[in-house]
Order: sequence, then C-alpha cells, then structure tokens
Amino acid sequence: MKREDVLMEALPYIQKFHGKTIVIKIGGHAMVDPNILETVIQDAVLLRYVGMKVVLVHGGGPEITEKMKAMGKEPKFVAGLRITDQETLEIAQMVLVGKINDGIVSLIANCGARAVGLSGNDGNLLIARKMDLQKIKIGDVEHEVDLGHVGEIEEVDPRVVHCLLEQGYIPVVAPIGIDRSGKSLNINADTAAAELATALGAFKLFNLTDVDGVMNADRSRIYHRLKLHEVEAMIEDGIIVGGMIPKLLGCMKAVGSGVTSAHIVNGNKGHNLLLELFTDEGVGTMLSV
Ligand SMILES: Nc1ncnc2c1ncn2[C@@H]1O[C@H](COP(=O)(O)OP(=O)(O)O)[C@@H](O)[C@H]1O
Ligand SMILES: CC(=O)N[C@@H](CCC(=O)OP(=O)(O)O)C(=O)O
Repeated sequence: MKREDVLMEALPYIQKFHGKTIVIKIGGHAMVDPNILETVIQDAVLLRYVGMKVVLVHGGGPEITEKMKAMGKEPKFVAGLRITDQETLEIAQMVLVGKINDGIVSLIANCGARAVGLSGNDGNLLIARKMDLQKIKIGDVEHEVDLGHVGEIEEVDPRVVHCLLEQGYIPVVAPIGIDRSGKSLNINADTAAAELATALGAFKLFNLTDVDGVMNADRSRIYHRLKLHEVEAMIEDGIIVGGMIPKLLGCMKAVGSGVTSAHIVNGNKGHNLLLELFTDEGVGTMLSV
C-alpha cells in the first residue's frame, strides 16, 4: 500500500471520530517498557489533536505486585482482583497515584499536550463501596473471601472530566475510589475505565494490554469481533480467565450501556491504538452489542 493510501484509509475515520469521547485504559502490562509507553502516549496526543476527547485510565498491577514482594508481602488475587489489606492499599496508592499517574502526565506534556492527573476522590469522580465477600471454590468446597479494601463503583460523577475536556486537557485517571465516608478503596483499573466510559457517554472504550486480543482456549488465534453473548459463554466455559475477566466484564457493561464498541488491543506493539481506530481491518478484538 502506498503511503498516501494509508492516510486516505484513515480520513473517513478521522472525520467520523471528530469531537467524540474515547476512554483509553493502559494496563500495567502495557507499561513495562518506557519506550512503548511513550508511543502509546504519542498516539493519545495525536488523537487529541485530530479532535477527539481523550481520557486515559491507567493500571499498574505488575508494579504494585513488585513493590509488595520487595516488602515481603505475597500478592493474592481472586477473579483478577487483588486482596488488599491496609498496607497493600498504601502501596497501591503510592504506585498508582504517586508514581504512574504523575509519570503519564509528564509524558503527555513532553509530547506537546496538557494533562491533569486525577484519582477517584477528585470531584467525587469514583464513589465506591467495599466489595462484598467473594465466593471461590477450592475442590468441591465453596469459601467466602474478604478482599479487604477493594471497591465496587457505586456512582461516577464525570463533571470534573467534562470540565477538563472542554478546556482541552487530557484527564489521566488513577483507579483509586473513595467511599461515602472518605476512605480510599483499590479499584480494578478495567472496571474504573468501563464505568467512566459509560458515565461519560463515550463513543469507544479501549483496553491496552499485553496480548493481541481475546483468544481461544489454546491461545492459538484471536477473535477480531465478538458479541456480548459470545463473551458471556467464553467466561462461563473458562476460556476467559484471570485479568481478562474484569476487562471483559467492564467492556460488556460499557457496550450494554451505550458505548458503541469496546476494543482489546496489544499495547506493547507500536501504534496499535491508531491501527485499530483508523484502519478497516483493525488489529485487536472489537466487542459490540
Ligand atoms: N481468552 C483470553 N484471551 C487472551 N488473554 C487472556 C484470556 N484469558 C485470560 N487472559 C490473560 O489476561 C491477561 C491480560 O490481563 P492482565 O494481566 O490483567 O493485563 P493488564 O495489566 O493489561 O490489565 C493476558 O496476559 C492473558 O494471560
Ligand atoms: C482491586 C484491584 O485488583 N486493583 C488493581 C488496580 C491496578 C490495576 O487494575 O492494574 P492493571 O490494569 O495493570 O491490572 C490492583 O491492585 O492491581
């Protein structure tokens, strides 16, 4: 394909997406290489300059795990959610708000746009409540597990994000929520991104992770297009497991509540965000109703 053909293929998409809101979740596994993260940020800034309203939500799971291990703590997960005691919550806040959020805001500035970092307590953005006990099966016996300071989002007040978008800023959101008494809660970043996309009435939700998309049972191929009922069946059949569960539950909720499509894309491959958005074939998995 000639270089001008690439641009001509993108043009109708650029026109269609102008003025639309896109929520991009950058997973911790898509931030391991700083050079790749910089490419993702360059893409996000480009989207902002072609007239899209860009909101970033970031994770940081691998870095929280690393810090926990360095402090002699063993990380434990239930259905992709981290069991969070008081010390783990403090580590998560330090890593997510103190380090990663700040780093992304600086990277955006280096790429020539303006960003503002937020977490769930800013403008009551993510109001949550402590998550109920989770049921897990060990052998034939069902156990109830308390996840600790893990939040389930009750309400999103997107006004602070709207204000920033109107003023041309890129909001960068860390997945820490607050409960109604002002206590912080650790929230899965995929869930936070999906709830935010829904509350903003976003056009698209993007999930940048470390696999090319949603894969089949033996991980030999990816699905480029999936419908809600197909994903439901894949979760039930155990084809979708671990960290992919909150990702897809979030995408399903967003798409079921009016977000036109949700995309799972490999964030570790250069400019995949642009390729998924602006080419006919795309590169990852697109989920729609
Ligand atoms: N059906 C599936 N297709 C692709 N990946 C899957 C699937 N089920 C589970 N996974 C796992 O989900 C992981 C992505 O989730 P996670 O580790 O939480 O990433 P992130 O930090 O980007 O949020 C993949 O690396 C993969 O191991
Ligand atoms: C409750 C819960 O699991 N919170 C997550 C928050 C960060 C996150 O979701 O990061 P990724 O997107 O990189 O996985 C955690 O502690 O790992």
